[in-house]
Amino acid sequence: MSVFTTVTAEDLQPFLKRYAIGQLVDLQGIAAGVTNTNYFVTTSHGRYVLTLFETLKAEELPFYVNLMAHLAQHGIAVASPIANLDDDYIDTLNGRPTLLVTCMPGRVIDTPTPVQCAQVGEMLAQMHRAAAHYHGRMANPRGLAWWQAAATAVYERMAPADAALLRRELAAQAAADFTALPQGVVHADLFRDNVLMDGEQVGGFIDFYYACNDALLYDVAITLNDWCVTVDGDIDTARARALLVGYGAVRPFTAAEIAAWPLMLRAAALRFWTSRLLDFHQPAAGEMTFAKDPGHFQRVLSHHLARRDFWLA
Ligand SMILES: Nc1ncnc2c1ncn2[C@@H]1O[C@H](COP(=O)(O)OP(=O)(O)O)[C@@H](O)[C@H]1O
Ligand SMILES: N[C@@H](CCOP(=O)(O)O)C(=O)O
Repeated sequence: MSVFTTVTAEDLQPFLKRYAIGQLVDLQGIAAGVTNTNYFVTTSHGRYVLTLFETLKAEELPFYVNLMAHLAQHGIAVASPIANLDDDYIDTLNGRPTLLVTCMPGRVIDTPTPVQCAQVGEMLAQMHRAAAHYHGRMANPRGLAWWQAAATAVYERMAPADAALLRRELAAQAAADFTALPQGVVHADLFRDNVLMDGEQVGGFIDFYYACNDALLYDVAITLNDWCVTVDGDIDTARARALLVGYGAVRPFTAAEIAAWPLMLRAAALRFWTSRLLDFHQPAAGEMTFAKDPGHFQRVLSHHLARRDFWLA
């Protein structure tokens, strides 16, 4: 359940007077999601999603919110932020910073088809192109230094063989240099639960709160590691090829990216192995989420380490 801060119709009516989106018709809490409070808000003008940020502060939001506005202006399937009458996207309700966005069509899917993977790959490449001239900058908050710190916090709770694998992979990634690859703004968490699919089309990318500047190929690897792997963590070839063909048709991969691909797939798996290990062994105080299985991304990584054929383009 992701309504952490309750909002009533009485709370919302004065808030909506600061916007030009009509009268409140309906208000429904959204059960999905794990970090923020989300409501569907229906007004006489249409349907919107209201987010109350539970951890991010108002001053931390402009990079993400302006990025969403920039991408929406360029025709990317992302929710479009709605400005209030003071021309601000970020407002306040019940003690939380808020954002109102347009409601996107579609739903989260568990088992994508190759056609859907191709559409996600295509939209991801278009998003990378559209973000190329976005002026905001954000260092990756979940980069190598963070993986190393997370690993240090959990090594002693891990089985020795698993800890040894983690140490070896961190050493391999510390020796890697991805800075010469094409860089830009990446979503950095484009899992299935952060994409609404409207049939075979992308209805919308959501949850941009890990977006940052990094190698574009890192985003492709993160996306593929979730959309195109089997339950045992191996790559599903049909889905993976579809996603990569969809992406590469819009932004062809460079020779340097093709060379970096095996290590990048491992980096993307390591990112979520370490964050899930930390959530599992050291859940944050008061956190209301169920820890996701770290073992899944360990298996994804192990499959990548064992693989000999890496097809990118
Ligand atoms: N713009 C939107 N249009 C339609 N549904 C949305 C939109 N934004 C969020 N949702 C719905 O809210 C759910 C939770 O959103 P999400 O951003 O994942 O929350 P959290 O930040 O808590 O993880 C999504 O699974 C989706 O069903
Ligand atoms: N998609 C990730 C979750 C990302 O959020 P985090 O705050 O738990 O790092 C996953 O499935 O692990």
